[in-house]
Amino acid sequence: MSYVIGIDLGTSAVKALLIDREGRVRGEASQSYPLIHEHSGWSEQQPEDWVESTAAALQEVLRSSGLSREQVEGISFSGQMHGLVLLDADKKPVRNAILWNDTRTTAECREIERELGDTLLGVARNPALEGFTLPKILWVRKHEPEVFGLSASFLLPKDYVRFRLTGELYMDYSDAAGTLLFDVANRRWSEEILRAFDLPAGFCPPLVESHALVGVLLPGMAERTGLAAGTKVFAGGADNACGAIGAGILSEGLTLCSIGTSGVILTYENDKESDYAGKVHFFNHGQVDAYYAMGVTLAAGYSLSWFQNTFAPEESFGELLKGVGEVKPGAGGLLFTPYLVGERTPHADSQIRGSFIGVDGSHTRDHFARAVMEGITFSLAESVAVFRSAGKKVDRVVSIGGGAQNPVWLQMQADIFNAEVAALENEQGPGLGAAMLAAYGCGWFDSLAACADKFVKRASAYQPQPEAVKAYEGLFDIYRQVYAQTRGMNEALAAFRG
Ligand SMILES: Nc1ncnc2c1ncn2[C@@H]1O[C@H](COP(=O)(O)OP(=O)(O)O)[C@@H](O)[C@H]1O
Ligand SMILES: O=C(CO)[C@@H](O)[C@H](O)COP(=O)(O)O
Repeated sequence: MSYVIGIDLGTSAVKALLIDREGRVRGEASQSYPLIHEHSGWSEQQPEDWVESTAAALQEVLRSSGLSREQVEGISFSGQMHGLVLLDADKKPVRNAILWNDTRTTAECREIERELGDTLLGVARNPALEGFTLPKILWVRKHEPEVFGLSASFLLPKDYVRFRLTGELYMDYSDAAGTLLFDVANRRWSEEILRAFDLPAGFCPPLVESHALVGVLLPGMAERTGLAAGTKVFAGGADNACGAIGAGILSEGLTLCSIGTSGVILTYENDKESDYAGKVHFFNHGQVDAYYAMGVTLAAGYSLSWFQNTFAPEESFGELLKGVGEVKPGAGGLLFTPYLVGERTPHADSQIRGSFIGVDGSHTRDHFARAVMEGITFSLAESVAVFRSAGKKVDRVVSIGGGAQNPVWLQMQADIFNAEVAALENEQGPGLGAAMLAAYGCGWFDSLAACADKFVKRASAYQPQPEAVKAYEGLFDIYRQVYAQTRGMNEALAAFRG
């Protein structure tokens, strides 16, 4: 029997998932790495940490499965999007990677808007947002000219790990779409955008499909990972594209809700001309010639992790959340906005910060925990509202990510989105999508859809409960007012941040 491994290079950890030909999980391993926040709004990681942790996770997943290295036929990747890894002429990183949740680049975003005008939405199909890659490139060029002077090319996080495993530089279309240097509809680097910012064509790596075979495991890395030299390596995709694949979002009609560090609401798009006027992201899918539109909450799971780390560091999520089901929708009049690191959809704003509103002497920690979960879900519901007002039907949602592990949260999603919400039988998030790309790349299936038929197993669904739906409709109206009413105060408070 042969196997594949999906490697999900997340923000908090890398997870390796060993899958058999039936789509059954034969092993899992996870290794975490630190985030570096040198200043408020900055977020970096060391590329070497990713490589070391990936090697350790691969060692562990293989060892714990008891399989022999030769049984692993291929591996592929899912990666946190947008992070900038600048490489010198010897392909060594010139500085730490600057991540998707780093918001230092507001000035560069305005510069991109001025320089590109309509080309931005016309070609890159997305607005200039702090998290995307091009603003980061411009920031380094402006603020660290000596470092930029050493830079010969760039990669995204999972592409760097893959490069270290194979020695080959590549990027797939789904991840290139999040750089703002990419012509999304025509699937090529945009000469026009590169020219506008005086970047040479050689700065960008060659592009491939997500299921493309891009190399084999180098002997030195085979030793470090425990896998066989020559194991096939497939390109992989952006974590949200892989999340969509792993949840079976491979045709129109299904919506994905993912609550990881960030949160996303994503819908599949056949039509490359679909136009949301930049209100949501529009990216290439990991499936050939397909697209997806997506709204993003920057601090989704991160808000709950922050709450746990700050107020219950000794407790697991299970312990922290065990009382939230006893609290009624609305958390006793306590409202939370999850703007801990700014926001993306529908308010692209790096200065806004979160609030608890309506704190009452009767509130307990369970009210606060429930309010955090509700606030995160309201923020995602704003993306659902964007899709619905553009005419998309959102009535069946597949929910993935760490947040999908809690049944109270799944019911809350059904009630707040007013849609049926299903989790997956074995919640594996984007790692399963990465493994599916390897399985398809290895030729186990004729299409990703055929692979999904076998690998993706939906669990029973949560239906919206009319009473809760009604309560949440009223609360959502109040939630939507908080952004405008706290914006000015947060701008004034920015001067006091570290
Ligand atoms: N048992 C749980 N119940 C509710 N939320 C959880 C649970 N476990 C994890 N989470 C949430 O999921 C988030 C991590 O999700 P994950 O998909 O692993 O993130 P990433 O891929 O970004 O590293 C945490 O920040 C937390 O908010
Ligand atoms: O910036 C985005 C999408 O545009 C994020 O979704 C990142 O891709 C990181 O995701 P997680 O670590 O939360 O999975």
